[in-house]
Amino acid sequence: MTDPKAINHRSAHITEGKARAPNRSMFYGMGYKEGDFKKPMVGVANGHSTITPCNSGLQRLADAAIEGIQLAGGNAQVFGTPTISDGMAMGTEGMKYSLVSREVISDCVETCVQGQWMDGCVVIGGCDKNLPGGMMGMLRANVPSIYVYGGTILPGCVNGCDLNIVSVFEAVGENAAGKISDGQLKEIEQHAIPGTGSCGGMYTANTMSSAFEAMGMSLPYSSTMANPHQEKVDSARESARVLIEAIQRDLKPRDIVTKKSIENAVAVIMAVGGSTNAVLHFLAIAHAAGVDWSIDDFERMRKKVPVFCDLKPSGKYLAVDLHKAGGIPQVMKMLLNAGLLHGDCMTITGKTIAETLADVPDAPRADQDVIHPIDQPLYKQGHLAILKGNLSTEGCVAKITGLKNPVITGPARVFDDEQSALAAILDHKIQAGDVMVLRYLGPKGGPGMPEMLAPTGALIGEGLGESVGLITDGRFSGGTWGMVVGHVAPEAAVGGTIALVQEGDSITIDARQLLLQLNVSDEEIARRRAAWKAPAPRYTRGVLAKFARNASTASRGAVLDAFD
Ligand SMILES: CC(C)(O)[C@@H](O)C(=O)O
Ligand SMILES: [Mg+2]
Repeated sequence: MTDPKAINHRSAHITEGKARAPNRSMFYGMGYKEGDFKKPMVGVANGHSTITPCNSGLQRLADAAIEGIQLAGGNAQVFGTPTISDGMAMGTEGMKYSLVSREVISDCVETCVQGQWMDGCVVIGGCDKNLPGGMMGMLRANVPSIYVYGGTILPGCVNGCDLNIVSVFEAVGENAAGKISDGQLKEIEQHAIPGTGSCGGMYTANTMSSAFEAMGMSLPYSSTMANPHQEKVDSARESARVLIEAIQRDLKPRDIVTKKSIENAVAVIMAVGGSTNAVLHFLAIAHAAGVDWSIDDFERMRKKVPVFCDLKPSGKYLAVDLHKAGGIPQVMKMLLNAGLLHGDCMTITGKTIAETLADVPDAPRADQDVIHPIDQPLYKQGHLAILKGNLSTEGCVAKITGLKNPVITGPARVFDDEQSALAAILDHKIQAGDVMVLRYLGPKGGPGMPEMLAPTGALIGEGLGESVGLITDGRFSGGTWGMVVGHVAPEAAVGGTIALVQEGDSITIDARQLLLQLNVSDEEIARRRAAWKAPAPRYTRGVLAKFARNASTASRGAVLDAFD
């Protein structure tokens, strides 16, 4: 029998006793010595890949984590997790694999940690889905674990202006509108990405890393460090040391990820003006944690938490600027003082949130304007509003930063795929006042809820971001802003009202009244519903078909294991 209190009590299942001689011999083949079987086996879920700049700088962090595990008396066991580059797949059929990759990554982490009886795990990731995927895997396995974010990219530069990937998406629209030349577009394309790291604004990866730090699952300050900087490597090594202590304490992810710590994470997401994807991912994370959390909880949090960090996409600054201004601990300290954060939540270091923030100044430094005083916010309430109405009875997500008046009523311009919608924008067929409807792009319909950054970026570039509404049952990039409403549920593929919209119908988006409405009579909607036929699935084999068959509705996180 294994000793449940021992630091290696899980790995002992495969390393202790005479009957495990064959299992041990496999370890000897990898260089293990007799005493090593008393040490904890610590997984390193390594997201390194040369697919994307978000992940091509992770090996240094994995090496540091391995070193940290060994220095602290553990055995490191490295395994790989895959990634899709949202920035590269964007606008193409490939983007339908992006949300799928969240599930694949979560399955990798759960499978390796559980199948190999690991005693703990360091999960290292860069691009968007690496973060929720890794967290969901950690929560399902519920073995002491820490998240090490790969870190943000540094800004690119043309003529003294900071650039990032979203600058290039917007430049496509500026070029189509004749505002910049082909030569200028080329120059932006060639200088926006100066090296390794995840997309640099408060986009999805940086939003999720900030939320994980707030939730207590990553080290303080680590979520806004830049990938190329040495402090990121040092923090990966330190994360490994902290994890070994967590294993000694048997401090598990579900001891840390609770309803209260998810509230802390969502408070920070609102404060920094984070990505709409956070709504989908936190529904999925709560599901993996067994925490009771619904789409309405985001609206509850939004009403009380202001946006007080001036960050892109609609604001001025990048994640590196937030780091210099005091990082997530500064934001958290201000939320704590305002009674908007639970100080008693536990973190992976074994300290509570209040203990962690004890030495952080109460007010942000005066020589910066990235973090505003909380009583002089950019927006008095959060920016991720949950709208409901006859077009979305389950709820959908509107991002309302950067808009003077997030209200529009206009004629529907209907597209059953993303590419023809982008072509219509670039061909100047969309006018101010229109409400674009991009549908059959939901969890089942897309399948996989691709992100609509190409059309929304083009609208911004053409100067139509505030005057054209765009609703979709797909998702948005963290780089998207404008009159946009995503995750419309029920989705078109299951006969949601969005499937019944006809070209020219009047649609109202009213983020003040929290309303998404098709201005067509109930009788007419009922008549159209009776005549509606589900389209044939776009995929009948392979991973997209599996995803389409099993994914829950977006209002429950588009997870694959919602069996209740
Ligand atoms: C390409 C981006 C900006 O990373 C996007 O995928 C996001 O969601 O933030
Ligand atoms: Mg993304």
